[in-house]
Amino acid sequence: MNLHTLIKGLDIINRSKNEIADITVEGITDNSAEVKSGFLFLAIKGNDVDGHDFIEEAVRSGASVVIGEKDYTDISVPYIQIKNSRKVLGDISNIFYRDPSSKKIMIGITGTNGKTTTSYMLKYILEENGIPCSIIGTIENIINGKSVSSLNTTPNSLELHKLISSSKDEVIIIEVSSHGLIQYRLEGLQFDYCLFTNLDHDHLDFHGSIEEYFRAKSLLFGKMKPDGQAIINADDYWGEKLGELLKSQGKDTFLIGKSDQCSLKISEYHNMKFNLKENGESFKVHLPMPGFHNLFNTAMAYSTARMLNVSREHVLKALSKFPGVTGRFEVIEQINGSTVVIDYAHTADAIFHCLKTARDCGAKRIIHIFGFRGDRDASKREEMANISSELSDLFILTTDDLNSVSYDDMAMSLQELNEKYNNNGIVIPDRTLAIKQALEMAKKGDYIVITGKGHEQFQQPFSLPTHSDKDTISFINEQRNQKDI
Ligand SMILES: CC(=O)N[C@H]1[C@@H](OP(=O)(O)OP(=O)(O)OC[C@H]2O[C@@H](n3ccc(=O)[nH]c3=O)[C@H](O)[C@@H]2O)O[C@H](CO)[C@@H](O)[C@@H]1O[C@H](C)C(=O)N[C@@H](C)C(=O)N[C@H](CCC(=O)O)C(=O)O
Ligand SMILES: Nc1ncnc2c1ncn2[C@@H]1O[C@H](COP(=O)(O)OP(=O)(O)OP(=O)(O)O)[C@@H](O)[C@H]1O
Repeated sequence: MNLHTLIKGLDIINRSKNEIADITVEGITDNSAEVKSGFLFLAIKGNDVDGHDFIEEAVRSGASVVIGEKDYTDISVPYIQIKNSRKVLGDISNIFYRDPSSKKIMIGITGTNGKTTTSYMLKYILEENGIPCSIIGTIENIINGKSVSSLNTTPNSLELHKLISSSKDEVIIIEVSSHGLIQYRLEGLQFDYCLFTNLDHDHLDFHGSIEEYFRAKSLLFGKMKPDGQAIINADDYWGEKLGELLKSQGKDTFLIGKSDQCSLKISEYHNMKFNLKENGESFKVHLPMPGFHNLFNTAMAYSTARMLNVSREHVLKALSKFPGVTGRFEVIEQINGSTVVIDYAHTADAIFHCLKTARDCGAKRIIHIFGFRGDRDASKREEMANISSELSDLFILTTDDLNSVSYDDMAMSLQELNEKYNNNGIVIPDRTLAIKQALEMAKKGDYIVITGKGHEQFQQPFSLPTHSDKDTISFINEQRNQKDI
């Protein structure tokens, strides 16, 4: 694509005198390692390193033009200085990939918890009804039926544009993180449906306050197409606020919740069944996954599918067959009659729902294994431990992803936290040994609930030669079987 076309709408601060008229841009990247001949390299000042330090490398690799924020003169190819590289990456990706979101039914789902679950439910309903869907989210990106595991919940704007333009699917479902919104990863995209699940204490190390976290999440709703539709969980405190805000801005806002003001009203939750009231008509829905929280995820997926013209009967039929989501209240029955649950809960609210669900499922005793991520919001740890100590019979504190924190430092933090609870819990820093201990303790009717990692692989090795919570359960069970033989 011609460089002029690409930079036409940009707010340019400065450009080097080199002639740019005839430059054809063969590709775009913000990663010097991916530059090929004729590429445009966009320098981003990142959290870890500064892309401007890689400009020379990019030029050596064949970049024919460079865009960046810094005043940079010592360069042999044209250099264009702009104000905000992350935003410009979205703007030019959108032009380069010819506005791909305008050609798709775009669904963005944001909120602290429930994005992945709602995405998979919705994808399942739509595909059961002949509407192919792409998913871009925490577990994986699925495009044209092919899955590739993902690094981020929301990839950067270049990757997003690439994925959408390569998709032949009619609908694109994107899990939208607050980091993604703040870092302009959604720049250039427009959405037909924007969903808000809930807001809970998380990522406050990054956002500073819950109000700022909310402000970040609400940025998604500024990206709706002119006839776009907001779908909001109004039972959530912040959801209610968002609903009011959007209505005051004249945006088409569909509320879900227990109050009479909601367009889809939820009531009478009992024994895996609940009531929905839509357009004055009430009907029963069988919950496709256990837990009160999944009622909201189900209602969100239900209403979005209905807006895409799938009949009620067909939505309910698909929901009744929904196979669940990896690492979200994933149940593994044990031979001795105890039950293991693997769940991705890593906020206090998610832990509350997960432990409450285990109890509702009939758990006699709950042994809860969990930890905390290194380098991530430490201010939520006490809240998580509070909930666990209230709702479980025994909690075992263990290691989650360490990131840059050392194993010993994390073990010490776990110990300190446990002391606050009069050493009522147990600290077993080795995650695999924590799971082994719980399996040995559990009797018929007990639930072992392991939260935090869900579908993910371990970031660091532990004593047992396993790579995930699920893998660890299988390994221990196999070892036990061999002993029995
Ligand atoms: C702290 C953070 O948010 N970092 C994200 C950010 O990285 P960054 O742009 O600051 O990257 P950087 O490594 O400093 O590099 C700066 C620039 O130099 C370039 N570079 C770098 C090295 C080199 O050799 N050459 C080169 O050109 C890089 O390509 C980049 O353009 O932008 C990248 C692209 O979008 C993200 O992959 C990366 O996510 C990291 C891996 C991460 O862990 N992020 C977490 C906090 C996150 O974003 N989480 C949310 C979900 C949260 C939740 O709800 O649970 C998510 O959406 O995943
Ligand atoms: N609507 C909800 N309200 C509260 N907790 C929920 C809800 N839905 C799911 N959870 C809990 O949060 C965990 C993560 O769910 P899910 O993966 O669907 O959320 P997510 O928003 O995609 O999370 P992440 O941003 O961390 O990827 C679940 O395993 C469950 O414990």
